[in-house]
Amino acid sequence: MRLWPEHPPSFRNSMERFSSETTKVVQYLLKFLAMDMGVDPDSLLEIFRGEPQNMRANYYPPCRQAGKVLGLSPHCDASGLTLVLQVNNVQGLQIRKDGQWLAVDALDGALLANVGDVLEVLSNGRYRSIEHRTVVNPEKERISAAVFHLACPDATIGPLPELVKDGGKAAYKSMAFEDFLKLFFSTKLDGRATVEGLRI
Ligand SMILES: O=C(O)CCC(=O)C(=O)O
Ligand SMILES: [Fe+2]
Repeated sequence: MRLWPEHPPSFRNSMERFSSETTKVVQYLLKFLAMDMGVDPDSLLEIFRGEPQNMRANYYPPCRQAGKVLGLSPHCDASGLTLVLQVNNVQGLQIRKDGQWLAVDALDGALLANVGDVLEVLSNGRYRSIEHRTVVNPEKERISAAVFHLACPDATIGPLPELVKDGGKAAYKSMAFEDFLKLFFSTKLDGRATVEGLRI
């Protein structure tokens, strides 16, 4: 938290509170996802326990040539789960489904949960990392806050052992999370490139 500005004075506290509350939401979601996959929730939660949580506040100024630019290039998040708050209810996030870009509504006060590359690999492809981008608005500014739940620095990212026992086949390579991050950042923002590169 020391990295966040001290002004306005309530800012750090609000961010700290937002961060700790969203951590709880992510832990619940991970637990439910583990139950859905039929794996021990602790084995999934363990991969994220004590991880450094990253947060990004995005400011998209209005742009009169909105049709000619993007706010954020198409990408997948490196996280397990990302929670996004569309702070001022201006639409701008789009997800790619069956090759089409679909707008995601900005619902007042709603958190959006996006599956990231780490969860796709851990779930052996049951949950797919969502490719997304943002567009800008010709008249209105847009603000969003994203919290990324990455894995612990010393975790190994690969299909969960419980999903590939009894003859199940791993559909993704396993690698140290640190190496995964290096790979992720070396491919820049390029759609599903990182996670596709991990497929066996
Ligand atoms: O601004 C948004 O709605 C999404 C932001 C995002 O995808 C990101 O920060 O990775
Ligand atoms: Fe993103």
